[in-house]
Amino acid sequence: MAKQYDVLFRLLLIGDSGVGKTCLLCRFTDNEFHSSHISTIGVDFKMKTIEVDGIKVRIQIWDWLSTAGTQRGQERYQTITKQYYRRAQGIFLVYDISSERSYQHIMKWVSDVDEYAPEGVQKILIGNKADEEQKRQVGREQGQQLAKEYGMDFYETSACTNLNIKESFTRLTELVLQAHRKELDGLRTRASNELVLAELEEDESKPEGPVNSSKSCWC
Ligand SMILES: Nc1nc2c(ncn2[C@@H]2O[C@H](COP(=O)(O)OP(=O)(O)OP(=O)(O)O)[C@@H](O)[C@H]2O)c(=O)[nH]1
Repeated sequence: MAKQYDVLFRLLLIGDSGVGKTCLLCRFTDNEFHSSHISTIGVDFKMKTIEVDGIKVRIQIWDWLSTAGTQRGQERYQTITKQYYRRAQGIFLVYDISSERSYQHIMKWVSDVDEYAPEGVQKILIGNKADEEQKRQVGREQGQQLAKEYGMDFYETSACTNLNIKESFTRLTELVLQAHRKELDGLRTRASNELVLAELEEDESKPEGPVNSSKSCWC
């Protein structure tokens, strides 16, 4: 039987509640968009396989639980956060271009990444809801400037109009592949094997905490 993928790894979506993380995920994996907002109370992930540079990459993309995001500093938050960030290879830091507050909070999310994510994790800054031009509070240059400060790539996206969704997911995938070039070179010489980065298992159980299965695709 043909190999289904060469590499398996984990990406995370983080950012304030309501910035559109679940919608970005649903748009990328299922090409769906829903206008209602039901907060993700638990943690959920979706899988998608894409091909980059001739490599079949199966990505497991995790959607952050917003309830924990309001409880920084609490023990429960730290426990859940640690489990969530554990073994991530790539992270999307998402704000909403119509919310200055969500943009300001990116620095808090970056400090969480610094504290909890594995060293060498790849990051991309996303300014979502780019279709909401008349409600814009954060200029594109502000996004570019912040990304530059943190040494990240930057995309303005819209889960609603499908702007830059494939591009941003593909770019983060490329960055992760580049960061694991050595292991990948090994993979090419062992053509029949697949590379499972950081011991990630496809059927891995989700972290502790309340899991809201109804939010798997309710953007
Ligand atoms: N106009 C517009 N609305 C969007 C876009 N992405 C998400 N939304 C809307 O923003 C609201 C919140 O989207 P979610 O994807 O649920 O946000 P979230 O970041 O997952 O929120 P939590 O689960 O609370 O963390 C919903 O009403 C979406 O329809 C976008 O690109 N454009």
